[in-house]
Amino acid sequence: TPEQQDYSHIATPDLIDSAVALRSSNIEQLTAMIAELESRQLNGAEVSYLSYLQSYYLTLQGRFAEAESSLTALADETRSINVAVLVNISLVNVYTATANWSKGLSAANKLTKLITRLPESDNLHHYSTAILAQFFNNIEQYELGYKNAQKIVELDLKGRLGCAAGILSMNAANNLEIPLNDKSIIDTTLSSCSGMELLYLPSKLIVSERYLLTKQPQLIVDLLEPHLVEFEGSDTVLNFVEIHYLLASAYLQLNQVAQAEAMLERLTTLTEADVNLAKLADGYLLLADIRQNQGRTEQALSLMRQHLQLREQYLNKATSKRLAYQLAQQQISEKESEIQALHDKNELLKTQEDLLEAQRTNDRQFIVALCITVFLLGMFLYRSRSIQQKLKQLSAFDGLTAIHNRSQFMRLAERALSYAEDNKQAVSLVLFDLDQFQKVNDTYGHARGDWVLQQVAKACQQHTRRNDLLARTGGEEFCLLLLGCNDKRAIEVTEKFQQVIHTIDAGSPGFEATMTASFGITDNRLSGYGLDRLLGDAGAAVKMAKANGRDQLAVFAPDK
Ligand SMILES: Nc1nc2c(ncn2[C@@H]2O[C@H](COP(=O)(O)OP(=O)(O)OP(=O)(O)O)[C@@H](O)[C@H]2O)c(=O)[nH]1
Repeated sequence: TPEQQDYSHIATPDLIDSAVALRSSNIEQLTAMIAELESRQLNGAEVSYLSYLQSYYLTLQGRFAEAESSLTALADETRSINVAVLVNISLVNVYTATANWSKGLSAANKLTKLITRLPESDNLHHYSTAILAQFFNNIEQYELGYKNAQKIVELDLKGRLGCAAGILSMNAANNLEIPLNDKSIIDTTLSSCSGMELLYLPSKLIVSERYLLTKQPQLIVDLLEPHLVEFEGSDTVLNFVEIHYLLASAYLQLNQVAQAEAMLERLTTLTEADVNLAKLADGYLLLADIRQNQGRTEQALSLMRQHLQLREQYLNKATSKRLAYQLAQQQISEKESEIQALHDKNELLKTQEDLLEAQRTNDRQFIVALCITVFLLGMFLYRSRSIQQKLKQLSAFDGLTAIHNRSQFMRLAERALSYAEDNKQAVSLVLFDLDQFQKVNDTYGHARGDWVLQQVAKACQQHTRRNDLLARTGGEEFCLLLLGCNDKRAIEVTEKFQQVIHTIDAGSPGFEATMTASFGITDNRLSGYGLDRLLGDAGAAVKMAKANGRDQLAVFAPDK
């Protein structure tokens, strides 16, 4: 008894493995193992396995509603892929047992997805595939049944799975009337199923169906007749419909009507069937046909009526399966179109994102371009301003001496004179011209002449004030406008100029050539505030100084 079995020495993982392995074959041991596991301290994954075994146990007891709720809860919470697969296998079986096809399909779909996460070589992977093949065959979706079954057939497995693969594949192929390499697949299936207590007869039944399809009735009789004895006096209905229907059909093909009649009479003791309702209905039809031929019309009619009833039952069941399948397909295709819609939306979002990104890149590029433009513009403005300043400087200053040139002097002097006139300020103007300058050029060269001009400007500038305006107004002619000064200071400054010019030696080393200049002076009292007049009068005074022997100053004398 289970109570006497002692599992206390077995490690929990091993105990779980054994329980899972024997779950369908030994219910007493399973009960004891579950009891042992319930008494132990388990980790998260082990708790998952125990819940699965408890749920499985409920299915064995036919407590499908309880099993379903604990299995669905476990499906949601387990983190073990193996437990999730086992749970969905059980759910597929629970929904098959309760003919809940749409839920069965959704569990089958989950299982299909889950097994892709199992290694291809995993036994659980193969077992799940067989469960799927069986489920799809069961709901008469034989293409899917065949596809799944073929996956395991191709693995060429030995044992239970190899046998199951052959049965499932041939079952689907028979219903699809797919041509098979009959000899090879029949031999393989029969040999892999021989010795399998529960599967040997089903394998023979499925092979017999193949023989019926290929019209080889004697082979059916040879294969199945020895098994008839198992059904004598037995109340089991498992395989009962199939064996009697197949033998009856074979006998009819062999023209052995009496044997066929015997088979069909036994078959029609059944008025319902869980699995093979279609074959049971067809059995009634075959017998009705025989009775009709025997002239037992009333019996034939009654059998026909029963046939139609069973046929209707079968069609109802088949229709509910087909409807469930269509519904599930529709839900899948809805989900797929939802996924497609999401995908499309994603693409759209991605495109928008790309556009935005492009926009952002453009913006960034634009900003960079703008920055560069601003920078270049700044550079340009800065440069052009400095060029302008340089140009202005060029136009304002004498290139050789770096003091104001004539045009700048005229502009500034006009403004200053007008200011002075307005404010009744005194102004004086000194014009001076270097003496015998041509001789410097001629004797010491033009470059020496330039140097002399630069020295004169430099020396004179050192003796001017901030408000004085010194300029080179001609080749060797300079001009000084003194603001707020009377002629007394003008004479003082002129004498200072005379002195510093004397210190400039135009000659080359060893040849002394002291520079001199002739100065003409005037002021606002003599010449007014008009620039032209001031310049003219000062010029006249210069001429006077030159005429008087040079190297001297002359104050403008209006009378002369
Ligand atoms: N080296 C040099 N010579 C210049 C420059 N501008 C004018 N001259 C020269 O200055 C000389 C002026 O000569 P003139 O007008 O005859 O006068 P001067 O020789 O000074 O004689 P007086 O004025 O009568 O004393 C000319 O030979 C011009 O070539 C200049 O920028 N550099």
